[in-house]
Amino acid sequence: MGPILERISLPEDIKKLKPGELIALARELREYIITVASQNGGHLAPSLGVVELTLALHFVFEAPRDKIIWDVGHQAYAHKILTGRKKQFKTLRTFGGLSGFPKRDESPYDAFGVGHSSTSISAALGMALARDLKGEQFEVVAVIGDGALTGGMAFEALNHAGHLKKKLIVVVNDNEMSIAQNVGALSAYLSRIRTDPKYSRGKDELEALIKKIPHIGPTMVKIGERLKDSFKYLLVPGMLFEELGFTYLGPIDGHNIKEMIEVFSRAKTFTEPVVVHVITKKGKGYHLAEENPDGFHGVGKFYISTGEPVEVPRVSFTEIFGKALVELAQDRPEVVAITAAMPTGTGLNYFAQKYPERFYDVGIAEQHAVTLAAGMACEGLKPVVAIYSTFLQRSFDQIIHDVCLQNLPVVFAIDRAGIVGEDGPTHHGIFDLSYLRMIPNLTIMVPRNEDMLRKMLFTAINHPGPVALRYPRGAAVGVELTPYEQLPVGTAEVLKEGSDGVVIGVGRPLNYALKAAQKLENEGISLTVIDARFVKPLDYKLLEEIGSLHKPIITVEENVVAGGFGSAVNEYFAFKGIGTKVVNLGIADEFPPHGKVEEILNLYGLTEEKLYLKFREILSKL
Ligand SMILES: Cc1ncc(C[n+]2csc(CCOP(=O)(O)OP(=O)(O)O)c2C)c(N)n1
Ligand SMILES: CC(=O)[C@@H](O)[C@H](O)COP(=O)(O)O
Ligand SMILES: [Mg+2]
Repeated sequence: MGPILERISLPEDIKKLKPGELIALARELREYIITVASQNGGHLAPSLGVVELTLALHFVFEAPRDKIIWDVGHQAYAHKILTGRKKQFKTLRTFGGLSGFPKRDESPYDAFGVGHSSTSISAALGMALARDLKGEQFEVVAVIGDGALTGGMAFEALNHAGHLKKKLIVVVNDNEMSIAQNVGALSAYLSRIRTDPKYSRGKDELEALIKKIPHIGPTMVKIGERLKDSFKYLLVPGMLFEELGFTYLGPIDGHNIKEMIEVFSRAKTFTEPVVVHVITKKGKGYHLAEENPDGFHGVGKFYISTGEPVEVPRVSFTEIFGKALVELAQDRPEVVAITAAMPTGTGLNYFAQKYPERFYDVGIAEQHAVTLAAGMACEGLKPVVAIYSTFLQRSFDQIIHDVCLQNLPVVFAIDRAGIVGEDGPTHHGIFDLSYLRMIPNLTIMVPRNEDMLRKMLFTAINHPGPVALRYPRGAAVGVELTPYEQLPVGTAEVLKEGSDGVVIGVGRPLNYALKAAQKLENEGISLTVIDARFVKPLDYKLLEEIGSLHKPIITVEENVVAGGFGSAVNEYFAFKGIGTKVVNLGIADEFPPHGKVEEILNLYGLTEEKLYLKFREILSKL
């Protein structure tokens, strides 16, 4: 840790530093962030890009009295280090250690818990309204990236804030990147402001230029006014924000601490909403990340000298999905693919490469993605919407109202379903079986391995109505891939026969359950193990068969028990008056912490060892 950083614990410590020391501190912060991220993994490029911005914010504002809300919050590593967590930062994203995102219960300096994009301006406006209602005095600053600004919620908040004219500062961190290259008209607008030399002049100079436009007589004055406005619109940067009721300051260099301190100090003097447009470089200060900000957006452990991962990643469910979709779309021109700003994360990068004209990246706009798909399906296309389970929560109503109510043939490819690991409670995909199962017309499949994933994708693409398949983050199981196959909807598969009880489940934990059952077989306890494969519709015939055995039935899933697969089984038995004993195993009614996937699965009894002990306990009680 560098000599200046050694002396720093809290924001007040940086307020005493001279400009040169601040620049040196930025360098030391980068070294520390790179070191820890190389050992723990994390969001390296986003955090490297805002080191100077963070220093300027904490130099000018008085956190925690002033509220700084980080949008997504993946870029808040310097913020955490400078707000009393310098030593703890080494525990970043480890079980029991610091979260990778700001969390209210982790620090008073974390004004708002984040992880999902585009929430910062709404939360900031809420805090500003509370402040004014209570007659208190403090600044509220939302720091939102150009990617997060493509999220509709951000515009809902800008619209409201600009109307209310409350004192509020929105810092737009513009680095031209979402995870991948940023997309959309707004991104193009910001880059015009960023790159066009005429915008480098001060607004007053531009105003003077506009005022020089000669008046051309009273009847033409109106046109002159409109001409002036359109020139102003054209020439003055940030007019979009000014039209929304914000004063626009910028664009300014997001790596120039001195300039940002001046502009933030000026922004503090405004009594109405202000946007400060800051230009940064994602990955700044680590050349491999600067050259490849997408690749270094989120990293596992890596070698600093080469940027190479320490653990070579095995084939993932995502990769299997992405490559299968390319194969299946070969002879199906109606198949199109949609991502909400996560082409690589969802594996749609393969599809985008092969069929660019049938690939759509809508920005961080999951609601729009789903209803866009609905519109496409109305016109005979077969849209595959690939969205992480946790982010699909954003489009719950669109799934119900725009897709399933109209029974439209949309395929939901739900990645990161189940425990995701180090991203923690904001990112675990543990609710989708519950929030989807209640929706009429929707078919839900859960593959236990990558071979079944391919068969389910094939089945989904040929399915006449709305259909979802959900699969976990990370390495696939490692089974052989066999030919595509149309699965009869609502049919389960018996993996192992036994006479003492039945384990029936879905997804990744079934692999551990099968191994646990095989271990118990050697101890004289013989369990049937069934892969339900479908959460909706269930294999009702098979359920009635196992229900009539009057043997213990254990359900297993990587979803909250509440409303999940096990609940569906319970409901069916209750509906049919089958009184057999059912034990539901899954995620308890809580938000699982961050940590390694195995650590969290172990916490909820979903590892092979824990399932073995649980099965033995249940069977021995009989
Ligand atoms: C609702 C939602 N969708 C998707 C994501 C995944 N995600 C995390 S960061 C990010 C890109 C953010 O871009 P930007 O706001 O510009 O921040 P930068 O990484 O460039 O600093 C995305 C899409 C998310 N966190 N939340
Ligand atoms: C911050 C954010 O929401 C994304 O970067 C997310 O962390 C990506 O998750 P994966 O690493 O599973 O793609
Ligand atoms: Mg960005």
